[in-house]
Amino acid sequence: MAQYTPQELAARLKEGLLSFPATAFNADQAVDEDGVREHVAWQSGYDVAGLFAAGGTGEGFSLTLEEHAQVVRASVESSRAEVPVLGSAGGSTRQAIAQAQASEVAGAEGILLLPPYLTECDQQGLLEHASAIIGSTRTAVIVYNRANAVYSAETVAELARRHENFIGFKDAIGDIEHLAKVYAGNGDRMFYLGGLPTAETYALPLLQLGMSTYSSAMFNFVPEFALDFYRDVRNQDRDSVTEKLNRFVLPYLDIRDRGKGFGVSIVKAGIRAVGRSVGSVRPPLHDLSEQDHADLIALIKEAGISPLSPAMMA
Ligand SMILES: O=C([O-])C(=O)C[C@H](O)[C@@H](O)C(=O)[O-]
Repeated sequence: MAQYTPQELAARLKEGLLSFPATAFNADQAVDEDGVREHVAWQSGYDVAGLFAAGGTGEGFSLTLEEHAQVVRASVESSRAEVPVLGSAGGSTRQAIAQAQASEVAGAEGILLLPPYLTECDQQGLLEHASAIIGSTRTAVIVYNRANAVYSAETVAELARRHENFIGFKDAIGDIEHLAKVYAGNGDRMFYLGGLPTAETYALPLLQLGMSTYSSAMFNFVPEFALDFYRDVRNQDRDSVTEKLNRFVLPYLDIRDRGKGFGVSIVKAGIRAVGRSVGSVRPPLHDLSEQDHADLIALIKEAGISPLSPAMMA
């Protein structure tokens, strides 16, 4: 059962770094539940504000309904008690309701609402879709502004008026005018998080647009670096942010951009690079080439950010 009210959860999530654990798969690409538990336990040992199971980096889009519930439950059960776990919901309205409710039953503190699948939609349809899902759970819901789910400031306001458990807006579009309107129209009624691929890249400028936090995919394999980066952003320490962008984040983007979908594949490669493993990605993604992987290992070493301290590897 959820430990936080939606409002308590929002207050916690907005003031710390967030991350999306990769989902562990076996060699035959079945969900590796022990691997999921081990990875989440390790990740939640750090000072992270919340973890989102079966999200984008967690390849939620490749999981069956049963696997989704299994991953969310295993994540909830293996996270350190202080670190809340949220699930995800996506696809058709009915599928998303099933996933939201399965996440609630599994003990998740809320969900990230992923875009519906394939079709285009306008604000009227999107409002009713999101409203039905938010209304189907007592736990907190954060909408993901991405792909075919672009929520206008008015739609966000209407969802907030209808549902107390609607607490957050995550953006992966990066349209500054749109973000200014959403923030200006909704202010502190909710919190805002950055979710563009490799969110560190945009974190400092987006802070000025009301995004007090972001979801760090690289936290999966260089958690200490990701936390230091977040601290620099919140301190508005431009010099330190720029130094870290140059030392690791920007060269990392060069490797990430060598393949479509590498935003996820490179995270699993990074986890391998620091001596841990959650297996390979599932199709339609594919793993990095040997050369890409070697380049990533070299970059992590050069940047001096491998999380190798024995206490952290325990
Ligand atoms: O589920 C997702 O879309 C994400 O995992 C978002 C990523 O964490 C994104 O913010 C990133 O790559 O840093």
